[in-house]
Amino acid sequence: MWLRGCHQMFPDGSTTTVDVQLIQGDSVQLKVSEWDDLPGTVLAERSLLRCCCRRKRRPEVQELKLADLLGAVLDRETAQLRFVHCPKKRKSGPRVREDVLLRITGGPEALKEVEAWARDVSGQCHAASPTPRKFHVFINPASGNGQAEAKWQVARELFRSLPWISCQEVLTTRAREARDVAAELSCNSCDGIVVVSGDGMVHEVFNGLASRQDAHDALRIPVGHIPGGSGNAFAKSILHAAGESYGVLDAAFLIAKGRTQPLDLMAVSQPRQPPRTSFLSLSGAIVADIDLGSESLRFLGGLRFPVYTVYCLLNPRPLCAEIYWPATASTSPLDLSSSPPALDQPLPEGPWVTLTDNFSVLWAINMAWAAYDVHLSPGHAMGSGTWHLALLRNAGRGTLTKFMLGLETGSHVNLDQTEILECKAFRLVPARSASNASSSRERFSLDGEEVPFEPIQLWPCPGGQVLGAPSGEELGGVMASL
Ligand SMILES: Nc1ncnc2c1ncn2[C@@H]1O[C@H](COP(=O)(O)OP(=O)(O)OP(=O)(O)O)[C@@H](O)[C@H]1O
Repeated sequence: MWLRGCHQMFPDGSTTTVDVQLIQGDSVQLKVSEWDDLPGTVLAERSLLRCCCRRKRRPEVQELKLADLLGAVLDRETAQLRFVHCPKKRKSGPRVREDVLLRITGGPEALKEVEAWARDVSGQCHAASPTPRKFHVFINPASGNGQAEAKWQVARELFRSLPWISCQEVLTTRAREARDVAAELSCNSCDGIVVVSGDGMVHEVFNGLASRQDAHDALRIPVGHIPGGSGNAFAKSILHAAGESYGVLDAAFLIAKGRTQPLDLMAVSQPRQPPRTSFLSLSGAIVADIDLGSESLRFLGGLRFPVYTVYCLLNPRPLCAEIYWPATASTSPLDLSSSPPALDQPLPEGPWVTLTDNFSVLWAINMAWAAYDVHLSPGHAMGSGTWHLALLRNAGRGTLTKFMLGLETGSHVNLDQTEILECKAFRLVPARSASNASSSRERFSLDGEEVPFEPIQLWPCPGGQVLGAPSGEELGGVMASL
């Protein structure tokens, strides 16, 4: 179907008259009207929208791929049709907002025709026609270097252009507020939760959902992350797996695309502590030291980590501990879907693998990135059913330094001393050091939050959902590259 009477509007105020055509299931074409000598437009196979402009200074063919479009939205009052368009300028570069605006002439009949056409295009930008989606958004003004509100404006502007998305915003005023709200949310009135903060608030949201009587249903609400904190491992892991850059618009774009993926969660037990849920990581030794000890340098933003890392490398304190995890023998009678065993009880019948040693690094992780610049477990997909244990035992300062320096690129996995083990559950029993001097640095960091330096057990529990996922095609690419 051709749409006639469309005028493409440019930022300088000029317009070009174009005809627009949706070629079903494949592409949309914008063609300059009265272009008599055009011998027919040849569309590349993956081209979804082509725009041919007569003006020399405009590109003659402009291609808007479906993968870069979030929809075509008609404003009946102004008779404007907006293509919400966020292309990448370079293949692996960040997305930029470059909407294409058409002014439609003609009466109500023409607008009706355009509206149906736009709905068709929007449907093709997503897996199915977009249905109304209500997001609950938590913005933490105290996270990272205090820029979360400004970052949210970028995402909000994008979501506002898509009439099927509505947002209820909560600017948090205290710690644990997101947890408390998530524990009370009506599951029926919320299609997704968006966190504009760091991983600490994502942890709070999953804990709020998991604490409910109807946790099984509540955890079906997908959770998305716009990086507003300092570490932002969750956002980075989602974006990297989807082939997106690490950025605010990129994260908002992926959320608006509306795809979801499963996430493994762990029930966490410790003596005399209320149950918790972990979505990201557990660390001890130098890593917990850096994560928690660097809190006092929060005013440095992301820089607090490298600065404190240097201090910890000069004064390393290994963790002496025992770790138990189920062997992957297929004959194992162990049923991990049953409730976790009490910590003061022996482990259920195994077989279990046991490791006792001095760990210079002990880091359990549920996804590929442990922070936006820490590629701890390259290729580790969310929802794979396993956590990875990254270990470095009895390492000298040299090896430890190489390990820490390799984390950004993931090259630490190439060190002979690095061990990356897969496990579906584990119990960790730390030994306290006799010296008082080290006790202040005997810490565990669970999803970036301090928990007592006591035995701790992580056991699979009903999983969560992530708002934002690779498209089927990109998922295939990721799987192929593993
Ligand atoms: N208005 C507020 N004032 C003070 N603290 C808040 C407020 N709102 C939320 N918080 C708390 O701020 C803490 C830090 O947030 P969060 O962990 O998300 O950011 P971050 O520490 O900067 O990032 P990351 O965890 O990725 O390093 C959370 O524990 C949260 O409960």
